[in-house]
Amino acid sequence: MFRRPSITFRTTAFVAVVCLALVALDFLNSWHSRAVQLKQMSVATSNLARAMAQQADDTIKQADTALIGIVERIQHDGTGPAALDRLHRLLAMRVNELPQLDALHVYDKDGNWVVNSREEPPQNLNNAQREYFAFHREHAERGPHIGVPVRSRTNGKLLIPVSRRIDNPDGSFGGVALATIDVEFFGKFYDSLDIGEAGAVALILESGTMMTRRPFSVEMVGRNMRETGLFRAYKDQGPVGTAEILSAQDGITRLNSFRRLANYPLFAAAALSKDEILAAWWRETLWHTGGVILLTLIVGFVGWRLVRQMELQNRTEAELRRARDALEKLNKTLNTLAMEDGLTGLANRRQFDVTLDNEFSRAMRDASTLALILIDVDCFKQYNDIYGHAAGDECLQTIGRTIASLAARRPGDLAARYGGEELAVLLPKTDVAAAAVLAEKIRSAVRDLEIVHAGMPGGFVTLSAGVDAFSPAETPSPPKELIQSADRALYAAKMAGRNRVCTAMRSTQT
Ligand SMILES: Nc1nc2c(ncn2[C@@H]2O[C@H](COP(=O)(O)OP(=O)(O)OP(=O)(O)O)[C@@H](O)[C@H]2O)c(=O)[nH]1
Repeated sequence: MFRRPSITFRTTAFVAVVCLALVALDFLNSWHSRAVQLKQMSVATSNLARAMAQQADDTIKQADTALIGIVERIQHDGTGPAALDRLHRLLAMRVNELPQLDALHVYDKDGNWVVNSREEPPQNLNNAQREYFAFHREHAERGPHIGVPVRSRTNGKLLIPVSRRIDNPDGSFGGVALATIDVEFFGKFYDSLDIGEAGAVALILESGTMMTRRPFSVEMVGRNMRETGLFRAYKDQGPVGTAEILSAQDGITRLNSFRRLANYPLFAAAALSKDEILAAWWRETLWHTGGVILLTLIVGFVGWRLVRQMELQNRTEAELRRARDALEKLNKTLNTLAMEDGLTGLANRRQFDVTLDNEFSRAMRDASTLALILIDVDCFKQYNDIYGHAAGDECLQTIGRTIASLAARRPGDLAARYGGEELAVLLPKTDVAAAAVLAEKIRSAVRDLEIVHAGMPGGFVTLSAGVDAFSPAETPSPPKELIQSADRALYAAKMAGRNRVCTAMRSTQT
């Protein structure tokens, strides 16, 4: 059967549930904030990558547009001295207009300088060995080519070459038009981006060559990135994507976003350090987790005190209950003691008096008869004298038990020790004749016990009894009248020779 758990158990469980709920809610809340923070940063890196891709696309597009004009002009005007002079001025003008450009160059089919944007070009310069030159010589496509970064032999700068092929009128290879973009131009833009202390950005050729990056390092420019997690993520996810990557170089985990340039085979990548992204979240989490732990401790402590208080109260209540039960028991005993005769176990005089009054009133109300038998042990003084007081007590106890077994059969009957060796039986709704019959039964039963009494003529203990009964409704008189008349009858029995029952009006002798 299901037993309802105790209040202390339920309170403890409630406090534990509240504490757990507090911690769980805080954990869920923190986890959610962390996810939101990472999502926001993912959007931020994605926007950075978009801005970088746009900037790189625009930068290269402007250089490429200049190249288209140069190629068109050479193919139209040729490379005569006058045409080259005009072209030189145009190149210088373009370089002035476009801050990303280091220079514009034109090379013939053998890689020799034809014209460039500089005022005083270096003589006998041949670029036939450069990667971009070899590319155009071997590929007939007329589109732009973004080459691997090179170091300028003129000014030592790191440059990104953007080039286009120049065709002869017959379609054969006629040379290369080249625009060189200063790597530093990208560096300035990248330095303006807010990527934290451990953030990183990079511009990478789709073939895997690093063009430039922040933090800048000369060794990294031109490096093959094909084996890096970033490049693999780009290859897996396509032109736009996001990936969390642990850097093999510095051991920092970064949230990377990458995006391909709209018009050229490069992609821009922006990355923020995960630790930096989550630094603010950690601070906030530590604060409110500390607060929640403190709150949980307070709730737990208050709950613990409450449970202890309840246990204490329960214990006190149990003790009080025990004390009350003991008191009630004691009270009952005292009541019994107060109403019972200690020697015979019959009702004592007090109870007899109270019962007599009650039964008297009842008999008056019911118009019924109330009978009384007064009993006295014959020559009891002598008995004591002969056998001692203790034997006298024992004799009284035996007589008491005998009377109790014969009288007090009906609920209203009461056998009592009236005083000394005198006993009484109160019998409601009983007339004198019935009472006399019972008295006689008692007398004869005691006689039949054959308690030896050397002082008696018969040799045994005997009783004398006086009986009377009357109806208070018919004969208005106080209860003591009944006692007195029964006593008179008892006296008559004694006078008549003892060991007999007398009624108030007449006496019977056995
Ligand atoms: N052992 C004992 N004796 C008691 C007790 N109460 C009364 N008695 C004795 O009972 C005796 C009563 O004696 P009496 O009143 O002279 O009457 P009796 O000797 O019985 O003579 P009759 O009544 O005339 O037959 C006294 O000696 C009391 O001491 C009791 O509780 N125990």
